[in-house]
Amino acid sequence: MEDRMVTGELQEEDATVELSLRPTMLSQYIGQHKVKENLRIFIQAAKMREEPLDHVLLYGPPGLGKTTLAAIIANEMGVQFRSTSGPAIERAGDLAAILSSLEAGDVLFIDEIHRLPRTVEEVLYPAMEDFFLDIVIGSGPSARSVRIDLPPFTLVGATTRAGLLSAPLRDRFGVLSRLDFYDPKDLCMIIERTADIFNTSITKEAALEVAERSRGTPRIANRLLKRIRDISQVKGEQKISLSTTGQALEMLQVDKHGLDHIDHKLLKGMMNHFQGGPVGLDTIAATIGEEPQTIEDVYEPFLLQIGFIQRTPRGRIVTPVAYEHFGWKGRADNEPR
Ligand SMILES: Nc1ncnc2c1ncn2[C@@H]1O[C@H](COP(=O)(O)OP(=O)(O)OP(=O)(O)O)[C@@H](O)[C@H]1O
Ligand SMILES: [Mg+2]
Repeated sequence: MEDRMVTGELQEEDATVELSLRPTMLSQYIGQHKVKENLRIFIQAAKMREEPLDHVLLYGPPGLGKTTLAAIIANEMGVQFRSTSGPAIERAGDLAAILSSLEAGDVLFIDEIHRLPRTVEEVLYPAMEDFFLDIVIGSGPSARSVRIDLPPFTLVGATTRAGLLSAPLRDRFGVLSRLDFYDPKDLCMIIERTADIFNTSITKEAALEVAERSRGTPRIANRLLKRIRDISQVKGEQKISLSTTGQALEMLQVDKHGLDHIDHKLLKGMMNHFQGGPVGLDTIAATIGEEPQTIEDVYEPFLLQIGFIQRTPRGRIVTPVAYEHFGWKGRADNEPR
């Protein structure tokens, strides 16, 4: 898959900047008001009882702040933050090693928790529920099971695919928090905060322009801002202006809705070859030369979210708003205006 300016997924260029951009306390975490409000209460209650926080599952599309929030939970609880990921834990023993090294109250963060191997997952159940491990040592007739007690801890799991989580695992989380796409107002605040950390400033109108093209995703907003700042700096601007922002976004080929050439290829493929559908996923994939899975997981969610594509029992269709966006009259005559 090629690099995209507008993917919510972590790209190589994001990794270094993101560390400096991560808010560390709940009060600095912008947006997601419901999630924050709930967590604030649960955290306060757990602290009053001097107990670890209930296990928390954070789910939602990439780049919305799950990892950031997990670290904030540990900070707010005043405990250590230990971080790993589903695919990194290959065997039950790996998990046992991590769990038995925890201190009372610690937060263990498991990213991409839907990718935990099933055998590992089963070890996690009693650990989450009653803070012990059941480990089988040896094999054959000499095999025996050993019980190891664990310090009480908080598991924070993150996933972009909550639907892939098994029911027994999901049921063991006391707090389920879904992160949603950010509205432009919240994204504006994130952009202004990031500009501040970059030691620069941006006009209100320019920040709003970036916000509207960031697909509701802080990671994309920050990535776009970084590029725009470079161009603004070269031009010798004191403050990032709306006109520079517009030019930069044009250069980066990010349109008014935050769509790029890949989105255009997908939508126009459906409009040109299938009168806007309904058309099946596999057929679309073959037409534009992409994997069906990639279309479904990466390209399509945002287009569904903004209502440019709809799923029907007979396949995907391109909606009138999308036709409007491209300045086409509509599906009927299928002609550019
Ligand atoms: N609420 C927020 N306020 C301020 N900045 C945020 C917020 N949420 C996310 N960010 C910024 O967006 C970046 C991406 O967030 P984060 O890495 O937490 O996303 P994620 O949901 O874990 O993504 P992934 O699914 O790829 O793991 C962070 O570096 C942070 O700077
Ligand atoms: Mg993450």
